[in-house]
Amino acid sequence: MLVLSSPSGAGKTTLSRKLLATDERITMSVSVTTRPPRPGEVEGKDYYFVDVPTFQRMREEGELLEHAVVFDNLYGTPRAAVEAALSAGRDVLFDIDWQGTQQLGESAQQDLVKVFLLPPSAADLEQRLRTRAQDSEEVVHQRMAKASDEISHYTEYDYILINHEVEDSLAKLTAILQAERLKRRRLTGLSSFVKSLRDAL
Ligand SMILES: Nc1nc2c(ncn2[C@@H]2O[C@H](COP(=O)(O)OP(=O)(O)O)[C@@H](O)[C@H]2O)c(=O)[nH]1
Ligand SMILES: Nc1ncnc2c1ncn2[C@@H]1O[C@H](COP(=O)(O)OP(=O)(O)O)[C@@H](O)[C@H]1O
Repeated sequence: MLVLSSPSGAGKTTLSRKLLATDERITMSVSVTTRPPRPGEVEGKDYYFVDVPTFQRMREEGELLEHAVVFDNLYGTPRAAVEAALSAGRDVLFDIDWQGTQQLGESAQQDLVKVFLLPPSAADLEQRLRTRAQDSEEVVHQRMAKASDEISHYTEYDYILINHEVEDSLAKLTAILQAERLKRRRLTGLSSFVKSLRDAL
């Protein structure tokens, strides 16, 4: 499970899309949210957009792996899709905040790789929020005001990427993923491979 968190506008969505396009072994976890869709966002691809009662029912019935309130909206990770992907041997990418990351860590610390994305500067963050041009002025203000709080959680993450150039960040994120996949404890079938290798020597 690879988690990508950042203050809003630092580039998580952009980087996630690029990683998904270049790496066949990873699946995106599509969250449910009560936030209204932005122009161009696709139901079932960017989010599952639901109303508050539906979200509450999902939470009460244990259908969410984690959930949190972010910017006054509810967000959560549907459990079934993640479990199915992991059982099929796939890696799963999460674009979730620090609250959700902490909750995933409570149940699966060993299986979690946590990456935090920082903007190069406050001015860059504000410009990115504005050039996305999908949020009202009030929403941009609200997200800038929350950015410092979000950033304060960077110490809870394994890796930090300062997102200057998207392609450079993608190369670094890919390197993190490759290295984490090569961790000895993650290599399924390794002991039998080594045994057969040694038997042949
Ligand atoms: N805990 C949690 N956070 C989520 C989930 N989905 C999205 N988020 C976070 O909610 C915040 C707001 O997301 P969004 O409204 O799409 O705006 P964005 O920050 O521009 O991507 C971001 O920090 C996301 O990482 C989720 O399922 N669980
Ligand atoms: N490395 C980057 N350099 C310049 N602009 C970027 C970079 N990464 C993302 N952006 C732009 O910044 C805006 C916010 O990016 P987005 O991926 O939506 O952020 P997040 O998902 O973290 O809120 C978008 O307009 C995106 O095109």
